[in-house]
Amino acid sequence: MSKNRKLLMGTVVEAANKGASGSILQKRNPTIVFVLGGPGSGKGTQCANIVQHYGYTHLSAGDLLRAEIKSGSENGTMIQNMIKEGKIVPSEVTIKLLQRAMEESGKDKFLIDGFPRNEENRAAFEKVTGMEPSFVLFFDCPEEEMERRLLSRNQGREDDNIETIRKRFKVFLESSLPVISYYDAKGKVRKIDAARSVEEVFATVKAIFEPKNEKVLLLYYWLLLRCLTFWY
Ligand SMILES: Nc1ncnc2c1ncn2[C@@H]1O[C@H](COP(=O)(O)OP(=O)(O)O)[C@@H](O)[C@H]1O
Ligand SMILES: Nc1ccn([C@@H]2O[C@H](COP(=O)(O)OP(=O)(O)O)[C@@H](O)[C@H]2O)c(=O)n1
Ligand SMILES: [Mg+2]
Repeated sequence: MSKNRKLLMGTVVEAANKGASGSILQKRNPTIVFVLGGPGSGKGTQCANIVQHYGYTHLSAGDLLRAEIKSGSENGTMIQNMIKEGKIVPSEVTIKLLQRAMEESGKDKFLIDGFPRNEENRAAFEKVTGMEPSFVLFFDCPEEEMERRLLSRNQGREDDNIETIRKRFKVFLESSLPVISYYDAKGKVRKIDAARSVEEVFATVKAIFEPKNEKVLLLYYWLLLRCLTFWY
């Protein structure tokens, strides 16, 4: 058994022994939306818009990992090296950060951005927390466009250089796309053409978050029609 696998199993057993460390969260029965897409597809940008309009709490796995490096944690160097290489950090590290952030927020509607990035992330999250996403937003964008955006992101990120970007694209194709296919087979993926302006992309996102409004409007018209046919 690999070291990562052992760590992961340890977390699962630990969680089960404690009666699942995610139990406080489970009691709150939170709504979870996974936000996926290649590097530079616009996940963070659109999450910020969703937070403003729909009151979700945004948790970016990448931001949590970068904060962990800055905090001087014992895992800091390992995380920094993985990010520089565009590799995916072992699930137990990322899941602990996500769980802690969800619990500390006291909120119950989460956008989980950049997670799960591989099958290990996905399976471990479901096992450890016992939670599944309501749906998955998938920002679909061609590599050339994502590359352009990443090279002009200017956030001083160590992984926004052409060498690491190429590695991240490979990891996305080989490890992250299968996760999207997994949720697609369950009918949970909402695929969005992300190669348009921020405003155009958000218009599509809005339609996904507001389908109830359309249903209410249809019900309203139906009731109006019934009243009219009754009166005349
Ligand atoms: N629809 C868009 N069109 C052009 N640039 C965008 C668009 N969405 C995001 N960007 C820019 O591209 C870069 C990457 O966006 P970001 O939201 O950080 O993507 P991700 O979180 O998927 O890596 C940022 O500089 C952002 O301002
Ligand atoms: N679930 C995750 C998310 C990010 N990461 C690491 O963090 C890096 C940056 O992730 P990010 O989500 O901030 O990157 P973007 O897709 O937003 O550009 C990834 O390339 C991985 O090295 C990870 O290991 N596991
Ligand atoms: Mg991001």
